[in-house]
Amino acid sequence: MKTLTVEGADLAWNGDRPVLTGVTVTARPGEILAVTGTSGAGKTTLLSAMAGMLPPAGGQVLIDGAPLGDRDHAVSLGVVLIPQDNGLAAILTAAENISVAVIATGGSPAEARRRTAESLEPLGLSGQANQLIEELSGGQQQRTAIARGLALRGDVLLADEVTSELDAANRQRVIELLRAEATRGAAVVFATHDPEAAAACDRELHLADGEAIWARP
Ligand SMILES: Nc1ncnc2c1ncn2[C@@H]1O[C@H](COP(=O)(O)OP(=O)(O)OP(=O)(O)O)[C@@H](O)[C@H]1O
Repeated sequence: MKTLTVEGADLAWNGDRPVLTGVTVTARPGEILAVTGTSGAGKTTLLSAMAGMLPPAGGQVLIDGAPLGDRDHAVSLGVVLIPQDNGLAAILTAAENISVAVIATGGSPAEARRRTAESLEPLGLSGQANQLIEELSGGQQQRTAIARGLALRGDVLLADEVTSELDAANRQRVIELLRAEATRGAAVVFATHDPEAAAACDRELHLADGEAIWARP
């Protein structure tokens, strides 16, 4: 399992003014790190850097002490991102979205079928496996994206606002599943603006005014 470290990172999009400056944080195996902050505080920006999608303008992002490259490099190291906008292919079924991702990361078709069923079931989506994404509700789509993230069994799991469209019972279920990922040994990072969800995490990094401050180290 792997440790992800952000060291003194300045994060900016397209050469604009930095969204965040001097961010230092480590995501450790076996733990859930909450990243909190109001809308626009930079949660997605920080997770994008952790996912290899946004090279830091200053400082660095490291996996087990070695610099993280682009998104392909991050994927090859087992850095899984569940994006805020779900990132699912609308014209594929829920099961196809997951299977394709498992196969793309080296799983066999049989393994993909097994992991797809295993990840949809705890999210209450077994009955939706063969429905097109565009036919699912927003919450069902969000749960499908989570199922896909879980099916990939990452060493680092980055979950960006993955409970925003869920009811209380599903929110609780998702937090339990993120906890199970940490127990499996993954380093889990959970961006959320929900204080209750953050309270269920091991540590909390709060983003405000362009800086990251420990709310709970
Ligand atoms: N892919 C992107 N390309 C360009 N700018 C971006 C991108 N993602 C975020 N930003 C910018 O970065 C700033 C911080 O936004 P970010 O999405 O990181 O905040 P957030 O805390 O995740 O907010 P929310 O809770 O609303 O999702 C905003 O000014 C936003 O416009």
